[in-house]
Amino acid sequence: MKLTPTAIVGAFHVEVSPIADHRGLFARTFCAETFASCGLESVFPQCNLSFSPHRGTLRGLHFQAEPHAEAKLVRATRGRVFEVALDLRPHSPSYMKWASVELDATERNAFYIPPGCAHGLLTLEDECEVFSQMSTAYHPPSARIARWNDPAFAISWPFEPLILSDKDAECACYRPQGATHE
Ligand SMILES: Cc1cn([C@H]2C[C@H](O)[C@@H](COP(=O)(O)OP(=O)(O)O[C@H]3O[C@H](C)C(=O)[C@H](O)[C@H]3O)O2)c(=O)[nH]c1=O
Repeated sequence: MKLTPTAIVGAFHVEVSPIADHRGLFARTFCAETFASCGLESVFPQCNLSFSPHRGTLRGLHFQAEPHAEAKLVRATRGRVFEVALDLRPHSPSYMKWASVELDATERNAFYIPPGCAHGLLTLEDECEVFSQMSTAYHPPSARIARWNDPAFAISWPFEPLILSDKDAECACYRPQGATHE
């Protein structure tokens, strides 16, 4: 595996090192020791998948508030998706910045997103499936949404989403900590 830092502190592009032979290939996708030695969460008690039949489906940006903030290791198991991590940690050097990775099932790459960051995806083709390993169990009262087109973040999506949930479309824009409320 190869872990490459991104513009978000603590978020990494994870690439596999496939071992090919006459049968096909074998690749390690996760190693707790490697992750722990790099300061990444290494225990994932919950895994999820999402399937989106249509190109242009946007999911996110979602995160859980403390003390249920979760790290995610996300990969496309079918298709290609544009994945975004958004740093919402007020004390982080990359606070309110975003980073993207294109996850491709044929590349078998992944995106590690640390706790305190929101996560979203836009499918780049039909029939996309995304598999996520979560470091914290789902806790609905702690579920939060950051708006995909919030001008405060200015995320450069490859194109306008065609399909998204009402809750993702209608969520309020973010107010940075300490911001005055007009
Ligand atoms: C996350 C989660 C959700 N749910 C239920 C809640 C809803 O009734 C339904 C769909 O949830 P949601 O609309 O949050 O699913 P997506 O919009 O695909 O969001 C997912 O993908 C984006 C990119 C994310 O970052 C989250 O990891 C994840 O929420 O599954 C559960 O039952 N368990 C869970 O762990």
